[in-house]
Amino acid sequence: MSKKIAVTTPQSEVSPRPFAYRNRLLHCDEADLTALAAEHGTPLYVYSAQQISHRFQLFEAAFATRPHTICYAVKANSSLAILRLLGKQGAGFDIVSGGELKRVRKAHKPALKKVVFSGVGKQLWEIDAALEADILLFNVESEAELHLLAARAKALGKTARFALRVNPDVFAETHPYISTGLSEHKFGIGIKAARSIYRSAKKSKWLDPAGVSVHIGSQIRKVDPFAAALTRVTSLIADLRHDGHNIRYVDAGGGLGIDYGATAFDPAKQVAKYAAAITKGLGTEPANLLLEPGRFIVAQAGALLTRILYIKKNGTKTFVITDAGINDLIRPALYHAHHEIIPIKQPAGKSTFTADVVGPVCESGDFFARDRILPPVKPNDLILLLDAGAYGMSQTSNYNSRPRPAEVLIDNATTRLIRRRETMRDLLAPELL
Ligand SMILES: Cc1ncc(COP(=O)(O)O)c(C=O)c1O
Ligand SMILES: N[C@@H](CCCC[NH3+])C(=O)O
Repeated sequence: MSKKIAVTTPQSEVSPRPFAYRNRLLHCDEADLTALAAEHGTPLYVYSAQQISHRFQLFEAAFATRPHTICYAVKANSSLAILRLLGKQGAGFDIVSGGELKRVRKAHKPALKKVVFSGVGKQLWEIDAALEADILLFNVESEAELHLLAARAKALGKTARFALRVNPDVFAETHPYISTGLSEHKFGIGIKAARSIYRSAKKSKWLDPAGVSVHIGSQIRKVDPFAAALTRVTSLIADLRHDGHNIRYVDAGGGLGIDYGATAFDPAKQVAKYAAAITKGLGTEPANLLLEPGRFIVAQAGALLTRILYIKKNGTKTFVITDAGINDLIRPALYHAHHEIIPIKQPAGKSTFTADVVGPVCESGDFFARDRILPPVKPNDLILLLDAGAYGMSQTSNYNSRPRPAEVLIDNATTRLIRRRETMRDLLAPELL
């Protein structure tokens, strides 16, 4: 399906993105993207620190009236510099591995006490590391995991604060690969089974049943499913308190979606609607609220800058071949995700052509856009794939022995390389002949 692209400017009146033309050249805040490409090469991930902070502060403001901690979902973008930026503003973190715990420790150690640990397959060493770090909360996803957590807490002489991640069986309209709140999904524990598991956990002095958590999926635009899921969680919390558990935390997960299109999108209104839905779901049951947004904080603050290598025709189709590929940004291939594509030089006229924008990787699935209407572009031109700040760099790979891109963070007039481009030496280093 072809989609119109924003050929004049990606900025609407309420701009959700930090990218705009100045003197016909695309900038990220103050930084000229042509100059960045010349200095750092392409493909290059570019992020605006201001936009990331702004999104985080929108969340803070929307929940200001109740006790809460925003635990940014590290998986969305796990760059150390971005974690540090958020940590310094008071963010906690939602992690899903020992590796992500290590990143938080390195980026902003004081945030360890605001870490929640999710994931269906926590390993013994990861549980141990999190216990040693004295994280805020384990979001436990199975009875077997709870037994292991109790055993490790006992072995290390620690008390493990935990929440069961319950599966509320709520449908959230999103891509099936990123929907998690139905009983057919691997995530969480059926909400009906939860009460008896809390009861048996109470017998262990190494376990502290401190909360209940839920996460129904990602890129969810309608907020009603969040309210529905939390209503079920709130009723469980009432039951658990009745059973004598000291439940202090309710973790509402992440999942708030953004608009990947060219239309105006007001993040402040979106987060306000989301906060209203969460508040409705929580009712009058008091608890410290934990939130795990990822995409909403970083997606639109970032973009992938890439250079056109070739333009070719096969039959009736035209292909724009870029130096970025599926290994640099997998979202279009994996979820048929739409990313706006804009040229770095603002087009003078209104002429367009239709093409597939594809990468150099040896897969037919290596595409960024199909039958996209584009302004005139030619080989060696730079183009920008918008809204790539979340699940972009964090889902890269070395497929086809391609080094990962570099990343730069722009903070007003300052541009900082926050990850150098990988080299072939980096790629070959772990291999043994
Ligand atoms: C447990 C958990 N928390 C938070 C998130 C972050 O989701 P999002 O980036 O959609 O806010 C995810 C990803 O879906 C997740 O699995
Ligand atoms: N990787 C997905 C989001 C998955 C969220 C993981 N819990 C995306 O790019 O949209």
